[in-house]
Amino acid sequence: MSKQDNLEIKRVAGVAAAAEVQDGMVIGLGTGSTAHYAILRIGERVREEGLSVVGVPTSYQSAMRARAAGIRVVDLADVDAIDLTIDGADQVDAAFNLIKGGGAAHTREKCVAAASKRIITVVDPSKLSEQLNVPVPVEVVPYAATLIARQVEALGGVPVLREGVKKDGPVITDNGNFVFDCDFGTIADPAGVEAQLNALPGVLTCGIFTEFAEKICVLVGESSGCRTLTR
Ligand SMILES: O=C[C@H](O)[C@H](O)[C@H](O)COP(=O)(O)O
Repeated sequence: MSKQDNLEIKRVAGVAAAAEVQDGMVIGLGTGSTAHYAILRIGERVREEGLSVVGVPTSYQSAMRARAAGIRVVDLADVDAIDLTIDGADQVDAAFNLIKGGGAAHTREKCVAAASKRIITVVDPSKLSEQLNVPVPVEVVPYAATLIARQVEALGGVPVLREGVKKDGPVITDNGNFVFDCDFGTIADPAGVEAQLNALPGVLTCGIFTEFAEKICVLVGESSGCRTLTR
């Protein structure tokens, strides 16, 4: 599939998710190339339909894109709850466990997911997998990075420090930390690996999301339209 076709599929999913937004809602705004299309479409609806919503961004990227789209943005601290979050994923398994953090935004995304009543996960079909098997992003405090790399290896993972693009050295997250992409092969027990990683001193958050399956609906963009997966 060409890059252009893949972007079109992501657009289909993002636009379909934006159609679920209703007047008065507090909306969690995800990070990445698929959530981007939902943000653009919500902005259009604000301008064209006079839709009144506030957005809670999950990153500097989504905050900047939301403001540019004309969506009013507030902090997580300013809301009691989030009605609906629209966010992407790097992988979704059959039980709706997710791997997130390809854009290093998974810590804020997990906070926003935890505060959300409903989550729409927008993906292209390449993200669907029976079991999780792509490397797990783990955000770590720089002070503890070397120690954590050894501990990830002891858990059976292969950690690779994420390097910047157009920036020498490690990626620095929106929270000022490093990210290891940790390859565990096929993950038979996502909740167990998530708990083990999150328990390491100096780990802020790992990109395995297992606790939100009950409130997730997955929208899969396809060239023929959009497919909805529910559990
Ligand atoms: O950190 C980034 C996020 O978790 C993204 O939602 C995830 O990487 C998917 O991004 P995309 O829709 O660009 O594939």
